[in-house]
Amino acid sequence: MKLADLGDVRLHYRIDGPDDGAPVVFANSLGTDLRLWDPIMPLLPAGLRVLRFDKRGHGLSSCPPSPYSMGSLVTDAEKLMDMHGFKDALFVGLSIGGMIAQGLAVKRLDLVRALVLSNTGAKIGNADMWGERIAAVLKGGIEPLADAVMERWFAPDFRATPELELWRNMLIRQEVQGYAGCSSAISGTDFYSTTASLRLPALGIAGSEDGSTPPDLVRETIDLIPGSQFQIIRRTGHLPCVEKPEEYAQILTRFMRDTGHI
Ligand SMILES: O=C(O)CC1=CCC(=O)O1
Repeated sequence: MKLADLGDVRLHYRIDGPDDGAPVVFANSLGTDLRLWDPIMPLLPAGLRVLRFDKRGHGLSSCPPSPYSMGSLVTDAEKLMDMHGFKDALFVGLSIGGMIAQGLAVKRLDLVRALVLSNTGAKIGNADMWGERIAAVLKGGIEPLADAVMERWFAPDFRATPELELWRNMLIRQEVQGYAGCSSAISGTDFYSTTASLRLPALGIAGSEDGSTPPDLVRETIDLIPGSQFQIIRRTGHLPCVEKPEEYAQILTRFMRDTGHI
């Protein structure tokens, strides 16, 4: 377990693979930590150098008081990559992680050679919706929201498995300030015009039953980048890397090969 001191925050992170491996960075979603990617890790090609991290206020990272800006989340990823010599990386971001990916590619194209925008959007939801969610969490904690979140995260097949409890536990054990802080960052983000300026290989991944970032939103976002690709994973919700890890890893591997990353 490693902790990076970035000044105003300390981030828990993990690097797997050889120092000279093709660099890949994963950024996870609201209410999850870096274990989000555990199901696909053994299914990825051997020899990659993989960086994963808990964004501020999540997992084992420190938790500054809410609210956070999207700029601070992008800067955290930027500092962590610089600190560990990650450049020309494939950056895979899911949900708020996909927003961080878009912001980082615009700011530091030297760090990002290709993007995977998974279950995300240039803008997610609206200020009223996020305002209500933040107020509810600050008043009553995350637990009362958990069943509704599970319905957005997972398709019915997965919700019927005992594994659901693990992911529900992950959600409700996040810090309230971290969850509210990241929600504020999402609420204040509209990347439509900046993402449309990006020119790099890009792939959008959507879950057919995603109740948070439906396939149309992911497609609209990835279509902003000329030449991008788009894939829907059937019978999955917001976290297809958990529900269908084999399919998810296959799509990533094909994209890495198509773009010459491996
Ligand atoms: O909680 C949700 O609805 C899922 C979600 C939205 C943004 C994000 O990162 O996760």
